[in-house]
Amino acid sequence: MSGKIVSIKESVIDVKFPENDIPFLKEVLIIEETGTKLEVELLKENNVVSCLVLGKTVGISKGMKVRRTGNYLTVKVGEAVLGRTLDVFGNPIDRKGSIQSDIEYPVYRKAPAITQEREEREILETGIKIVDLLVPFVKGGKVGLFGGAGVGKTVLLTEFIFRMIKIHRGVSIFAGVGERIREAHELWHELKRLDVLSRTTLVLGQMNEPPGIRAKAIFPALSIAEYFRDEKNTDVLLLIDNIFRYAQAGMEVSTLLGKLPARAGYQPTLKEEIAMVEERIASTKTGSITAVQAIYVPADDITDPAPSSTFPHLDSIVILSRERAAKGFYPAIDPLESRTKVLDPDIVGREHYDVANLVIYHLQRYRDLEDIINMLGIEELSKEDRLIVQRARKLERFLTQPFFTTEAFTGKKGKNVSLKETIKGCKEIMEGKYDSVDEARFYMIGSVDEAVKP
Ligand SMILES: Nc1ncnc2c1ncn2[C@@H]1O[C@H](COP(=O)(O)OP(=O)(O)OP(=O)(O)O)[C@@H](O)[C@H]1O
Repeated sequence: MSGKIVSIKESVIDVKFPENDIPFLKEVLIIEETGTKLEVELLKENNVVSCLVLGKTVGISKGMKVRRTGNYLTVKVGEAVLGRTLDVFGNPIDRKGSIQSDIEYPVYRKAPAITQEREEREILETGIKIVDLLVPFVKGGKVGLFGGAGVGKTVLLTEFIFRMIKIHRGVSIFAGVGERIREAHELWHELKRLDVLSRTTLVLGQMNEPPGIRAKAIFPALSIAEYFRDEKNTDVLLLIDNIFRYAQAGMEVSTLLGKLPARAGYQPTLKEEIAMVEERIASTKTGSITAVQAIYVPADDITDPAPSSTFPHLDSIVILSRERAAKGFYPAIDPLESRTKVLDPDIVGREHYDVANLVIYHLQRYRDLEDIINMLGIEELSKEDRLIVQRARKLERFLTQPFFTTEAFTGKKGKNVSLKETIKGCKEIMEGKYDSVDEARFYMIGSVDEAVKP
């Protein structure tokens, strides 16, 4: 038995099926005459389903026969996908031949059962001082990365990929939603240069694909990540660039499907669509998927439904600041605007918690006093405030760091600093151990000892 196409509207096709043979949501269907694949997006009345065309619409016409497959889209998983670049359907686009793997996963899968999830929250050190101290990663955690153009988002994502592989011997899976081809190329070359491409998979929904299609890059990437977590007990870093474009694509599909929009024109199902992704990012007793999701905030409006539906899922919100970037303070993470639930004494321990808070106190106090300093000069401050400002300026510089990714253009070797060293360094700066050392010595170093090295 098969269905028949009853209407075609842009990339949405309605198909009528016999009453006892209605496809399920997200099932893949095939148009007999053209071989074109469709995906069921909406079950309507009168045994009609609305589908998204997973390919070109040319040559499709009303009355054509449509067959069910009984399956979701699938993707090949396994070691063979490492080092490869795939499109949203899991097809290789790197001209390195077909993927040699017999294991295939559906792209839509259930989140791990609560009983399988790991309860304790284990810190995943990045070796990046400002991250580990102020917005630490936890295995299975979700980090949202906010930042406008040119503040170092790509550099930071690349550095995370590198560190996950070199420090944790993990794998990194990159899902690009609406990547420009040039950007994807640059990332690929950079990963190759850094010698981490062989432990990375790139799944790219490119700009030249319709939005509904390019947003699907996230799902095969998730399935590939789940394979490494569940079958290889690996720690996986999943990078999503960018979750806003995923939300936006859902809106366009929803409009095409004729659904009534909800707040700010977004699809009524936005929350569920975001949850469908976020809930699959978890750590289990054997492996973990930790996610870094770049988020674009339209018109800097943080209350926009797309970012605000993502917030509740995130453990940390990392905000890149233009001001820090302008001063050359990289990574340009804003220590006062960024937020995290992870900085909790039960998770990070008392010492880390206390030192981090004291660092924030110093930086906040410095910011509060900045106007006065600019108008009246630092001499007008009380002795205590002057010390706080001087130490805050050292902390600010100490929290910069040379990256491995940027070696080529900064001429500085990348530095890896353990969390223990970071805490020690900050503590000593705040205790006054380096009060007589010039602040410039703390800029772009690794551990604090470098500031006093002859
Ligand atoms: N960690 C860093 N160390 C030194 N320089 C950096 C660092 N991060 C970024 N930069 C500088 O900032 C520039 C822009 O960085 P990047 O390409 O990552 O920004 P972006 O936010 O991804 O920009 P876009 O949105 O345009 O892609 C880099 O070319 C480099 O000059």
